[in-house]
Amino acid sequence: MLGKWNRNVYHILKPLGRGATGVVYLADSKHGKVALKIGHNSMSITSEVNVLKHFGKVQGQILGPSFIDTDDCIVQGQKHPFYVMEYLQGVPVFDHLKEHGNEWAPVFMVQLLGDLSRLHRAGWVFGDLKPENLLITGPPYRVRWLDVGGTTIKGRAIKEYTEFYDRGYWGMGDRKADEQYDLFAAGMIFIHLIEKKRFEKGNDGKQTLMTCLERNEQLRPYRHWLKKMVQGSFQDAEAARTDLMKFIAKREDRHRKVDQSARPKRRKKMRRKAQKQPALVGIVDLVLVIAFLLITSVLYLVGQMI
Ligand SMILES: Nc1ncnc2c1ncn2[C@@H]1O[C@H](COP(=O)(O)OP(=O)(O)OP(=O)(O)O)[C@@H](O)[C@H]1O
Repeated sequence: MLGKWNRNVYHILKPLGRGATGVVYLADSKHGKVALKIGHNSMSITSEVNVLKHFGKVQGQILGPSFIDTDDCIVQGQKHPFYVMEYLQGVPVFDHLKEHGNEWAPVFMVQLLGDLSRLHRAGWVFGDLKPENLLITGPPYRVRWLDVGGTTIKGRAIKEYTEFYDRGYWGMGDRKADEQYDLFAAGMIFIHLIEKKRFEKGNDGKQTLMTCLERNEQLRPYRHWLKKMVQGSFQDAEAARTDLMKFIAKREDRHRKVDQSARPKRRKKMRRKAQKQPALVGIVDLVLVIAFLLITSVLYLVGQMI
């Protein structure tokens, strides 16, 4: 495939996925493997390109795939807009947790909150945050986000959302692009990662969520943090990140203490067991000796009687 204006050549290898605004392909290029999105209309492609270009400038941090090129191509006589971005080779977040365990959920959440904090400071809100838009690359494992189509300038109305992660749907706020909108979605992602399924809102969305946090044993330890996430109590993503990190550190510390206090106890117990054993052996021996003496004396008496 040849770009009409920039004359860059791309060899399409396979489709990676299909979104609302176009189809994403894996392609070979002079930059190596890239992801190439061919769109249906140039408006949406231009808007996604603008966001990607912006992401590239956010403190030089890796926020989403980096932008490479944008152009038009002619397919069967029809002009199609496309853009090229870094190919993120990774696995869906659920697959990672299935293989490596749920302990990774808070780790990825800390990473995600760091990225959100940088994005928010640059004046943007991600909007359509959901597990399908996250990919785990590595090792070293790192959460990366895809699909920047929903990214909105702060203060505007949210462009794209998915009900389960949408504050408005749960009746817990509006659809204005603010930091807490993304934090609500991040909290819901955490719940979904642990619960493993999306669930119905019921009559009272807030109550359903609170019940879920109390009921699920793996979520319960995080319930105070999660409540703050979904109720919009954190001032920003950095505050949410710091709070979660503190909680993880405390938990680790508690586990270490429990481990340490368990070890000497185990040793003491073993020692006690070791002390008990000779005594036990002694009793058994004594019983055996007495039984032996009894039997021999009975036999002796019987012998005398005969
Ligand atoms: N940079 C990339 N690297 C690797 N895979 C990608 C990349 N960008 C997109 N994909 C794959 O292509 C799929 C489609 O991506 P796209 O961003 O167009 O839409 P979506 O997130 O699926 O849907 P929608 O835009 O409708 O919300 C993704 O789910 C992902 O599997």
